[in-house]
Amino acid sequence: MPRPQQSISTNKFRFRESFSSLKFVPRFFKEIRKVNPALFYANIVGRIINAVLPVLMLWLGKLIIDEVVVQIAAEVKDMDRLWTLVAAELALAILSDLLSRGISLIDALLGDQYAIDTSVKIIKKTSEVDLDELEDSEFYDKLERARQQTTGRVGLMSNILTQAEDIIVIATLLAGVVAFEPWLILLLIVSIIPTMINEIKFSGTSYSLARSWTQERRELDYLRYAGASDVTAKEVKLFGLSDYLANRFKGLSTRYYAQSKNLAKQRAGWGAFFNVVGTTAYYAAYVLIVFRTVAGIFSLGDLTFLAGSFNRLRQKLQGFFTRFTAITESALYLQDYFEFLDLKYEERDTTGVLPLPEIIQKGFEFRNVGFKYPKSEKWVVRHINFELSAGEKLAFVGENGAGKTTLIKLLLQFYEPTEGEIMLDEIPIKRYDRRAYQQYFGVIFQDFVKFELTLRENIAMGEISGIDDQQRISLAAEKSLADQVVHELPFGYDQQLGKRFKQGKDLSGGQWQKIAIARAYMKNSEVLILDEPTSALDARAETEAFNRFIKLTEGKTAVIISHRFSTVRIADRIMVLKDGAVLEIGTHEELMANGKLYAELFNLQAAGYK
Ligand SMILES: Nc1ncnc2c1ncn2[C@@H]1O[C@H](COP(=O)(O)OP(=O)(O)OP(=O)(O)O)[C@@H](O)[C@H]1O
Repeated sequence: MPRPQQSISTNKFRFRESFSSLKFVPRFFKEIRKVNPALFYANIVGRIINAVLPVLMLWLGKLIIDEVVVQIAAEVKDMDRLWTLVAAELALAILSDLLSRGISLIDALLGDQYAIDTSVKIIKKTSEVDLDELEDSEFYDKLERARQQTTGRVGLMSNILTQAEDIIVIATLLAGVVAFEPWLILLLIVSIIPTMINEIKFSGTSYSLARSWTQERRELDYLRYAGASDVTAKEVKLFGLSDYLANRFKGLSTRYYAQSKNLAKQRAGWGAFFNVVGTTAYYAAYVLIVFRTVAGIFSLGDLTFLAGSFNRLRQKLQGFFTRFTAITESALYLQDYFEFLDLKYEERDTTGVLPLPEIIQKGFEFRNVGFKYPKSEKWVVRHINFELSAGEKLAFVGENGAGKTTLIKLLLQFYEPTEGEIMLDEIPIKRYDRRAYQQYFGVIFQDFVKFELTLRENIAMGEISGIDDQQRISLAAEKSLADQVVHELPFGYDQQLGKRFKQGKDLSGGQWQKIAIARAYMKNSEVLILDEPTSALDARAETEAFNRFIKLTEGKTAVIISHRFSTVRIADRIMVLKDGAVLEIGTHEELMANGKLYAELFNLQAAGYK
């Protein structure tokens, strides 16, 4: 489906905006310094020393040539001074080389450490974000922009430091040139203005193009993943989707390519033109120096010093402006990164926050709860009234999309009800500290995560502080029947799971589920919620898992969502949802006697098993 495209010009970031992004640079450097102060200061000192070397070397070059001219004319040659000068220049050349390499090394090390630091910060920030934000595509765009430039930020650091270094180089070279021939400065300005104009003209354009394509680039990443990943491979092959996905990828990326090609062409074209102007100005300066040398105003050494300095200056200034654009563009990404870190989420009013009851006395109650997902007008559930008493096992049943998982998300305070109230022991749940409240629950979602880590880690994820407590992990595995899986694996609990890594072993759907259930047992929580936890288990394993579950959670409150009525009937009560409303609620016997949807579906499934 074609979608409206933002053109570069409609979303153009002007020079001023690029410039203002530099306000994040001090914070950026503060962060880098914090990562490794020793390397940071070593880098700066190295660069300062390196910055004064070019002018010293050019000056030595001038002295050498002047000395050569003197020695050519002298009848008795005294080469001592000449050799000393040559040795000094050699020493400086070696020092410069060593310093440059040392600085590159430090840049790389510091950059790597900073990249680690930023990735950790992004992971932590993401964990602070509420679920409704995580399910929002705008948030993903911000996350994407913050994440994508990790390596770019490393380049930015060395670019800014090189820029500072070059300012010193330029200042020292300028001082040298001015001392000899102030007119050269005028020519220098003429030679450099074109580059400046060119850079200002294109400043921010690459960034604005990339920014306006954030969504599409996310789509490209997704298509690349869908077309070439072990997870999708079976269906892609079987349904012959590879060409379709490849073409969709190609179509989208070709449009991006076309826009960035235009930009690159314009940039290159103007760049070439302005460069010719600059080179001509340089040769004008050269002619001036040659004239003055022939007229005897400058020595031969002066000629080489001035021509060399002028050329260096031009190169450095050109580099300065080009790098300036690169810096402002990368700084725009920096802005994205810091804006992401500074994202503020609606802090809840914590005044009057109540301590959680250690033991649930009465239980939970949904009072006329209704809910619409953010940015949606549709009531997903409405007029929901029911109680989940302490120690009760309540099952939710209902057709796909009836709202079962949504009720769980509301109970867990991932979202707030749009209307109505959920109570715990007669007090609205939002009056408790949300993070502490959520710790009450052990939940296994329908789409639980298959962490491609070791089996031990997969279980311990339920209560990560217990990762070294083998007894606790084994017990959880035993309760969930995951111990059977452990025994089949060559490395037992240390088995790497998933296919992504070396010696990793993928498991069957049911085996993964047993491990996920162990995760719920790992946490000794007050309330257990299993959202279709046994759909991939075979019939025997399912019955066993459920019977165990009921026994092991005796006295605990639990919610079970399942489409299998043979297991649902074990629950104390069953709540049937239809189109976001409670259709009926009661024990298996009561609902069977009711003769409504539950009885109908139960009989339907029972007939299927006959
Ligand atoms: N994040 C979301 N944003 C918007 N709508 C959503 C979101 N999640 C679910 N929905 C919608 O809410 C409705 C109820 O979904 P829910 O997942 O609660 O159903 P369910 O009863 O658990 O279904 P199933 O048995 O298929 O798991 C569906 O119509 C679904 O499209």
